[in-house]
Amino acid sequence: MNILDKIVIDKRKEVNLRKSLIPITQLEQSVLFERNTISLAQNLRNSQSGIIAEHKRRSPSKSVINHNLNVQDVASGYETAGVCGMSVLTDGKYFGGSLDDLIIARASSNLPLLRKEFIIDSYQILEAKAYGADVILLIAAILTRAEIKQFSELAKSLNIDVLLEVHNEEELHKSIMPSIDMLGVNNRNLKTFEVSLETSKQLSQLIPNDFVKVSESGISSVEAIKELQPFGYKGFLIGENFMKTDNPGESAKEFIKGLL
Ligand SMILES: O=P(O)(O)OC[C@@H](O)[C@@H](O)c1c[nH]c2ccccc12
Repeated sequence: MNILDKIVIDKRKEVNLRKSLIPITQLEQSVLFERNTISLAQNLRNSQSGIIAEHKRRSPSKSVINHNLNVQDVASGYETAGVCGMSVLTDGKYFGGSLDDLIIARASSNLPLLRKEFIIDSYQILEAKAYGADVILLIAAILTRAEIKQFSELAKSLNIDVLLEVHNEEELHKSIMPSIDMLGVNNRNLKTFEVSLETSKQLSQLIPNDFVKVSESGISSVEAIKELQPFGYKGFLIGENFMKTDNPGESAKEFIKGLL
C-alpha cells in the first residue's frame, strides 16, 4: 500500500471521531463562520511574487523539518515578508500540524489562509471555515469527480476558494469544472515522493486559462520561479525551503526581494 492510501485510511477514522466530538451545528456557531474571507485566487492574479508560504513541521518524505518554531511568529513573519497567502498543514499524524495551528495563524495575520489537509469529507470543509481558513485544498488523487464537484460547490457556497491539486494528465481531466478557482500542479509525487519541476512545465499547457495556475513543492530558488513563470504560473507554494531555516519569515522576505 502506498503512503497516500495509508493517510486516507487514517483520515477517515479521524474524521469520524471528530464528527462525534464536535457536531456541525457547533462548528457553525464559530464567530469565524461569519468572517468575510479573502480570496487567494484574486490576490494571486494581482500579485508580483505569487508566493504562498507554508507552515510545515515535518512530512513523510522528510521526517523533521523544524520543530523549534511557533506558528504565531511564522505567520506574522510571512505577512511582513509580503507573501500572497499562507498554507497551514493541519494533519497531525504525518505532518505534525493541527487545527490549532490554523486558528493561531488566523489570530496572528490577515493573510488568506489555506487549510492544507487531506479532505475526504464535507465535514472538514465546515471545520476549515470554523477555524479561519479562506481556501481549501482538494487532492484529485484521492477523490472521485463527483466528490470534487460536491466539495468544491460546498466551499464556494461558504465563500471559500478551492485549490485543486493534480499530479498528472488523468487527474487534471477528471478535475476541470467551474467550481475550482486554482489548479495546483504538485511537483512531488505523493505516492513515491519523487520531485521534478518538469511536471509543472508539462501539465501547464493543458490547464485552461480561466484557472489560476499554481506550482507546488520542491521550489527552492528564485531561478526555479523564473523558469516556471513563462509557463503561465502565477502562484508558487513553498514549504521546506523557508521552514528549514531559523526564521522562515526572514527567509521569505529575502526570497521575495530576489524575485522582484
Ligand atoms: O515543502 P515543499 O517541497 O516546498 O512543498 C510544499 C507543499 O507543496 C507540500 O507540502 C504539499 C503539496 N501538496 C500537498 C498535499 C498534502 C501535504 C503536503 C503537500
